[in-house]
Amino acid sequence: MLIRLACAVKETKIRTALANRLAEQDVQLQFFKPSTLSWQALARSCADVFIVSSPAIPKPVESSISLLNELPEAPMTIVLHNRESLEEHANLLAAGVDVVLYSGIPVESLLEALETTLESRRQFYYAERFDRRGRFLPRLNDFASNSRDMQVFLDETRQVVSSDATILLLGETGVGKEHLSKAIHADSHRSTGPFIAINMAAIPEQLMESELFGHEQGAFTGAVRSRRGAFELAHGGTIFLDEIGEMPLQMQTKLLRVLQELEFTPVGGENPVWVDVRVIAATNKNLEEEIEKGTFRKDLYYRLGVISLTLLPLRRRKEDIPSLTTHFLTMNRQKFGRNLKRFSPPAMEALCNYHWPGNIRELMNVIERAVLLCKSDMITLAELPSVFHKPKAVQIGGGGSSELSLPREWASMTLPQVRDAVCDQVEALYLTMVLNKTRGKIGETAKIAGIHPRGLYAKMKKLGLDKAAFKAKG
Ligand SMILES: Nc1ncnc2c1ncn2[C@@H]1O[C@H](COP(=O)(O)OP(=O)(O)OP(=O)(O)O)[C@@H](O)[C@H]1O
Repeated sequence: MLIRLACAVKETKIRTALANRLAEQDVQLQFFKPSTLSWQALARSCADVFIVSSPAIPKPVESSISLLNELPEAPMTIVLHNRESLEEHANLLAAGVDVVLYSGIPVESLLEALETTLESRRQFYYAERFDRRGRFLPRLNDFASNSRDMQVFLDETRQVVSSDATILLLGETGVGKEHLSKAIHADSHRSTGPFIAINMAAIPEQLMESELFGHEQGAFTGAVRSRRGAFELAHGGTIFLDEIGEMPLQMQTKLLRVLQELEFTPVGGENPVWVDVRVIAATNKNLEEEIEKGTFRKDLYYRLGVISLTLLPLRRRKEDIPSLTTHFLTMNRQKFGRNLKRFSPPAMEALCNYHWPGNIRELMNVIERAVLLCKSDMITLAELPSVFHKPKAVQIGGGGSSELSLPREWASMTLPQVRDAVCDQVEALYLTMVLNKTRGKIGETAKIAGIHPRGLYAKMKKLGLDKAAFKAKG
């Protein structure tokens, strides 16, 4: 992440020395005029470190300093005072200032003190990242696979991890594109830097530029504070641009420029900001088709796809279903404190034979649901959604065209249970058909089905249908 330094110091000599020293560093410097300083404007600049001359601090000093100390960035404050007074020094420290310096000391000593503060700020961000996320990032070795195709894919991925080249990750919804991009980051030389994920489909078009590149205070109505964008936050690390196919054309043009120059100007800002970021973009859309339709820029496609990797859908790596299933069982066992040990053979067989339109995400949800429903130490077919209840059929009748195939399990079920199971299966088949047609649009599907959208949601939940899986097929 770039460190923001806000400076309201009156001595020109000090300002020039700061600008020269910091030009080559991961620090963004913003100057404020001490003579006309608005303390509120200074506080809203989103800085990590403030350096101010003591006469510029409005009285009472304690409340002005505590305003800065209570900011969400938990900034550090350096105050330069122009009298060598021990009492003033002590008062400023008592007011909550982190470092107090006499402005008459040699500029070099002042810069050294500032360097120490900046370094402790870098450590602060590093520690924060490590505790909150670093330990939980997946690694490429966690992807070990029994599928030959997947092994080839992982070998290809390993070869590109250490380069800084932009990567385009392709694949259906839920195959693990974001999961893989975290592993690429964690295995790369950027692993001590931040991993910032941003989903293009989740951001309204008018806010996208600000989300990506940040804004200065006053840039638009409601921009009362400056705000860092995702590229600035990702400095020194990796930015993951999810659902890049949803990015509006106008933003694609801006992104292309940033990818070429690694430099951008925040909304309402004047000075360009340079960042050192690796970009990984992902989509489940066919971008070549989008280019044909005129909704995706060809030059951006080539720029993003310097390395293009396509993750296999789960149905094409069925060998991995048992190990993934066990992995999610262990995860949920710990999460819910359940003593579940295994799956019954028919349950595992059903999981392996299913076509998994929602891929690993759907598998994860199915296992979580089963763990919650299971009352013994073994998950059986009964805890899986009804789409899995298609066990081997028995033939009834004497052969020929009148033969009827029925699930073997029915022999030990009551009539109401069979009726429910059949209803569920028919409903699942019907809803799958309509959801495919509407590409997962709930309102439209509910209208065709003649039921309330809330009722449709409840049914989809019960039947294990995920609307995202239908969106991907479009
Ligand atoms: N190999 C894996 N091992 C364990 N969990 C995984 C694996 N791959 C994916 N997951 C989990 O599956 C879920 C879906 O993965 P992810 O979000 O990475 O998919 P995606 O391809 O980016 O989906 P979308 O295109 O919908 O954004 C996540 O919760 C992720 O942690």
